[in-house]
Amino acid sequence: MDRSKILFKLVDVSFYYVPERVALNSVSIEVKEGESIGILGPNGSGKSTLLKILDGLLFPQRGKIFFEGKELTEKNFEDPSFNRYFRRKVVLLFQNVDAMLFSPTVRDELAFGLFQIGYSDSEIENKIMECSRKFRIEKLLNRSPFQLSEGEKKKVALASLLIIDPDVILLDEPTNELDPRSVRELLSYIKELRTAGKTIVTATHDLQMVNGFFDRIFVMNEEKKIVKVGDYETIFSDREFLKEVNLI
Ligand SMILES: Nc1ncnc2c1ncn2[C@@H]1O[C@H](COP(=O)(O)OP(=O)(O)OP(=O)(O)O)[C@@H](O)[C@H]1O
Repeated sequence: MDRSKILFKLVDVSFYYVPERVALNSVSIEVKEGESIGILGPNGSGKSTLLKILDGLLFPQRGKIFFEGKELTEKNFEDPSFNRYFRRKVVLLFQNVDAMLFSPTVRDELAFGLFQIGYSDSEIENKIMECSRKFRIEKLLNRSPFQLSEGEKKKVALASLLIIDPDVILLDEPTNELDPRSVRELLSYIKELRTAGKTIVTATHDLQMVNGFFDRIFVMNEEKKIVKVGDYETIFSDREFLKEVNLI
């Protein structure tokens, strides 16, 4: 891992789902390899939109986004080798995990990414066993993902992303829907990923997550802008600012 390497660079990025109504407003940021970034902001401030842009699912109408120096455009994703490279490296846990689950069983859901990479059947089985133990979803393997509780779905979705061992993990409200023990386990797992040098970008409202989890925090406001970037102490020492941006 090279902590000085810039992974993502956004230059004056704006995004509109509908004309005239900005959803992400002139965002210029960099994310370095191995960083853990928190995105905080009130409802509708553009956090999910920013994550989808980082994941190459939405493309800005204004400004540019680069990943390892290559611009993320629809055209560049048409190149199968770049597409494969990027999708192997960068994953996004959606806020609404229903959008991510599509296989008949949890086992198939976990196998899908490994199968695409080209692992053998026995390697796939071993990885499924290891991963399902880690996420305590062994008992769900033969169930349909659609018949699970919201928290179970979230664990399955996260496990199916992490099983391919990506380098960059984008998380949209990862602790929502989880019970207290699952939250503790998830947070300790995210810490492990961080220690292992993964780059992690997390949008969250969960103030439990905020202290000690992030190298830097990006604060967004109702104008869909990033209005402050800093470490936990810098951001949370300014109570007036936190009230102003509707975070407390
Ligand atoms: N599919 C869509 N079509 C039109 N507008 C959208 C769509 N998705 C989001 N928006 C709008 O874009 C803006 C940013 O939304 P986004 O979901 O990125 O915010 P967020 O900070 O993730 O919110 P939350 O904390 O509620 O999840 C909001 O004004 C929202 O209404």
